[in-house]
Amino acid sequence: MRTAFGVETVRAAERELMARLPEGALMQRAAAGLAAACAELLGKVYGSRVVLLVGSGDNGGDALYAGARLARRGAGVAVVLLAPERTHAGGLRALRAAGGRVSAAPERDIAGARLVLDGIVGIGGRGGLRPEAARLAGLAAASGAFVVAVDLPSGVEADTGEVRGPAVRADATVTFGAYKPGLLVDPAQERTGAVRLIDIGLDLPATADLEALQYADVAALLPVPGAGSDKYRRGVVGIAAGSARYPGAAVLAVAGALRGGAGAVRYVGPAADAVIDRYPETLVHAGPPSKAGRVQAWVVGPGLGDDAERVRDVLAADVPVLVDADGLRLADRATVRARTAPTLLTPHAGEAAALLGVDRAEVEAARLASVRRLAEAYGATVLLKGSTTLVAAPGGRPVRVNPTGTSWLATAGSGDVLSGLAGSLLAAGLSPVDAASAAAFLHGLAARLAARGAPVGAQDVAEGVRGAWREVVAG
Ligand SMILES: NC(=O)C1=CN([C@@H]2O[C@H](COP(=O)(O)OP(=O)(O)OC[C@H]3O[C@@H](n4cnc5c(N)ncnc54)[C@H](O)[C@@H]3O)[C@@H](O)[C@H]2O)[C@@H](O)CC1
Ligand SMILES: Nc1ncnc2c1ncn2[C@@H]1O[C@H](COP(=O)(O)OP(=O)(O)O)[C@@H](O)[C@H]1O
Ligand SMILES: [K+]
Repeated sequence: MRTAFGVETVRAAERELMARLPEGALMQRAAAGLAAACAELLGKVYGSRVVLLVGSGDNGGDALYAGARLARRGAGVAVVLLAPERTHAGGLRALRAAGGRVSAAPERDIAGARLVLDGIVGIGGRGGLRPEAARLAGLAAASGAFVVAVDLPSGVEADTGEVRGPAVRADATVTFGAYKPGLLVDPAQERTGAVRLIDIGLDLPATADLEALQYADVAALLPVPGAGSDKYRRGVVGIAAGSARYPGAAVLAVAGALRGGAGAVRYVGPAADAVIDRYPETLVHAGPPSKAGRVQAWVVGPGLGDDAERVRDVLAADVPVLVDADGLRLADRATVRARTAPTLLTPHAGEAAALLGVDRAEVEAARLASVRRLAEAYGATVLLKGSTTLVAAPGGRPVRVNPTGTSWLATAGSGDVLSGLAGSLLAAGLSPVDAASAAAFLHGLAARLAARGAPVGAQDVAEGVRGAWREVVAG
């Protein structure tokens, strides 16, 4: 499991460790890791031109000590000071002693640099970059130099991944002690480049703010039939989806469900012919969901149109229910809150915005806050789709962030596949958080495997799930 911790937690761990170490030791650890990462990126350090952008805090201190280490190995290091009178004094002394200089011509130095170190602000930053810092970040971006962010790209919010003003766009980020949530959540994540974590010896709590499943975590969750399994024991998933207008959504949700590990898929609704045509193994039923026979989990909503009665009927079932697409619009909040069996909501940003009564852009700007708010408001697990898929449960547990996925997934119907897949995992007995995050992982990996750099359709994603499953199990 990859974990991320918020600023307060990181600072508390830093304080605790600093109290036990000689002064400055922690910053030296950070700077040593940073310099080593830069040296690796440069290939040849001797003779390379490096520019440090240095703000008034310890983030600038890290950059200065790392710059000193590079200067000692023969790099030509110039520093641009944003607040000369408040620069980390020890860091600046070290840089000068190693042969580094304060830039007299920042524009020229940045334009000629091979590597720019962004030490403007770290976890002490508030809001977007101030104008002079923003100007330097712009020069660095235009220079063609490789930009390495120190701890995090300056201007992004460490705790939330929000970017509320100008911010650095890094090619790589070297972060210290722990991942910060902002390094894993868009829109900030999109500005980090490849992230490298430097262990500085922090002792962090067992419970993170954010966690990302890795291959082995997902492999441990995926259901495997045993010798004594039969189709019912593996779990039956019911799909209440599709309409005369959108039969394809039903087909795609069933396609996802068939690849998710349930022993059987029941389909209920007006698209039965289309479903059977494509997937004759589906058990279809024309009546209401409650009369369709037993299931261990329901998926309701994809392509459903305005059939509020089907949503009510499914929500009355005492089994886990996944609500997606039209179902989200039709589900009554109080009914969802009153359910005793788990509910999993899977909105995209537009649907989440409608549920929260805010603009879509605000959900996209504040994904982490939005998914947490929705989970609390509905008393349900929420999977928020999009460029960073997040899964939150009510009650302040760590939010899961999906590390797989690709923007090729932004294709009609891929969400229907995801809802079937997650519903199937629910039916197989996974908790809503595990079902949602394992499904998002497989779905994202399936899309990557299917796409390999070219466009994919939702059916390709469904077909890619088996390959993704195998890859996950193989590690
Ligand atoms: N204290 C230590 O020994 C360690 C500190 N570490 C480094 O220290 C950093 C945190 O240092 P600080 O607490 O000094 O804070 P920062 O260096 O992150 O930033 C604080 C300064 O930035 C200015 N600032 C805030 N928002 C700004 C904005 N939007 N635009 C421009 N300037 C802005 C503030 O005026 C303040 O002076 C970490 O991110 C990490 O890089 C790590 O090296 C680990 C060890
Ligand atoms: N920019 C993006 N990057 C990565 N994944 C994305 C992006 N945009 C959409 N997705 C994913 O694609 C799927 C689209 O689902 P959804 O919006 O419900 O579409 P539909 O209703 O057409 O099925 C979701 O899994 C979502 O996370
Ligand atoms: K920084």
